[in-house]
Amino acid sequence: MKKIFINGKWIEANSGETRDIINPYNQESIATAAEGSREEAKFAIDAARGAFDHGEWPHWPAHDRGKKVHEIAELIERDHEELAELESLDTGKTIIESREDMDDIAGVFRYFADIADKDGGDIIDSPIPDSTSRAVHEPVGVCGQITPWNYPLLQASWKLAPALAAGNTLVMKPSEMTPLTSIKVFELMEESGIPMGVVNLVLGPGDSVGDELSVNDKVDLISFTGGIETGKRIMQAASSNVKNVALELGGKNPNIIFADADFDTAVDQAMNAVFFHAGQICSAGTRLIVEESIHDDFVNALIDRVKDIKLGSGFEESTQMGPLISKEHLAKVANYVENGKKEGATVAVGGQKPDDSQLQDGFFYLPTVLTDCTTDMSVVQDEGFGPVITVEKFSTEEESVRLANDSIYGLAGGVFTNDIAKAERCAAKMRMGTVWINDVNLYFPQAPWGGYKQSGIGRELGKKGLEEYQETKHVYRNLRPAPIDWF
Ligand SMILES: NC(=O)c1ccc[n+]([C@@H]2O[C@H](COP(=O)([O-])OP(=O)(O)OC[C@H]3O[C@@H](n4cnc5c(N)ncnc54)[C@H](O)[C@@H]3O)[C@@H](O)[C@H]2O)c1
Ligand SMILES: C[N+](C)(C)CC=O
Repeated sequence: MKKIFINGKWIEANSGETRDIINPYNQESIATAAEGSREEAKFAIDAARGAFDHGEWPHWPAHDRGKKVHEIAELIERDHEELAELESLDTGKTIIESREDMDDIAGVFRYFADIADKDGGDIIDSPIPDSTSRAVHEPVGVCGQITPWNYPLLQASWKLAPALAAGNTLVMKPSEMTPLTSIKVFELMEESGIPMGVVNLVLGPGDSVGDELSVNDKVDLISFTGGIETGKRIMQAASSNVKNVALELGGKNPNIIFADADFDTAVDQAMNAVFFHAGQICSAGTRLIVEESIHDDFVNALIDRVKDIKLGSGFEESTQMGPLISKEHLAKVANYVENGKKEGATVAVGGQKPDDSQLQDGFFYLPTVLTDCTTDMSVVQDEGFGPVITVEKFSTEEESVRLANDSIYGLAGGVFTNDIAKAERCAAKMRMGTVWINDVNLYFPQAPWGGYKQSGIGRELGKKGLEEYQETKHVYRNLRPAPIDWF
């Protein structure tokens, strides 16, 4: 039984409730996890509050906190293969992708460990004679952290590492569907000897455990990664005590392909953009915007290659794309495509579940290309979060950017061209947190990540990712105190 971690102890849910964790490749149960509730969430928040208000952790020198975060990275590196296997079992993603995720995760812990003590604040040139003035960083306090199922441990690492480096205490709630790697990393943090109550893990549903983290007055910051509707609910709940709110939400990410782009590279990257992890990526390039003069050739080349994508178990070397996460999500993706068809989109390839008898136990959907798409269609505007790409046409540079920006989202986008001035002009006008030029889906710890518009609030990774977990305090000192005789 996988348990909940509160104040240094592993416990079951008081209600005795449990949840089966399902492998999306074959629907087999891979673990049983304690199903926490508001009760465990409150208990964990109290533990984190106590560790922040009365514990030593927030007062450790930043250098020592950095060393502890490095130790956690070392343990993750030691158990890299076990973590990668757990992630693939839980999510269905290929083991190669999971191994890359684990490299990235260790790198994130190392990055925040390294920068923990690199910014001691600012000396301010005070305008008042005989005074000093400085701005210092302090931890925000108790952090609630809620993560999604698509990159379970990667998204957790973007929250855990900076929160710890900055001296906060925390309660994390992973997705109820994919908690296994988060549980393992909490075991590793325990092994690292992190003080009791600093890190707490509550398993369970969003509308009870997640809501408690968002609404509870003892929490100072809620950091959420997930869907836009949940993000809106969390923002409302967080208003109860005017918490700090950090939201990493969805995306409907355009990829602009100009006729002068390297054709084969652009076709290849258009596929990587959307079919990696079966399109279950916030920044998946699900919206292809292709210059009219190459549109037909581009679509034909794409279809030829998409037909050959190999679906299967993430543990088989030949597999290129795994299943979707759940039966409900499969139905949602199928329904999204059906809506597109009703609106006039043409299924150029895919558009259904695979016939292959080997794949019938898993939640598979064929890689799908929808052509004849226009900006007003729901398939072009909504985040499908599956292996489905829509194709639109443009004829001028100005039109390409206008189409790309015609969205409530603003997470990421790509532009493919060999004219670098044109690429930079487009990048400057694209209203997104990340723009890739001649590439897709790249992220690394040094660069900030987050969304414009309804894709979120705040930034993870980079220096900004640490600042999200810091308060700034101005300390002013009068060097010649004396009565001012005002009253
Ligand atoms: N911007 C990013 O960096 C980023 C990264 C990964 C995923 N995402 C987004 O995540 C979404 C997919 O993840 P998902 O389906 O797990 O999202 P989701 O919003 O359904 O769930 C995310 C988490 O929120 C919890 N939750 C659900 N209801 C809640 C509530 N009322 N209060 C508090 N917590 C609640 C869930 O239990 C889960 O842990 C996509 O929209 C994707 O784009 C964004
Ligand atoms: C942020 N990223 C790209 C790692 C995963 C999004 O779902």
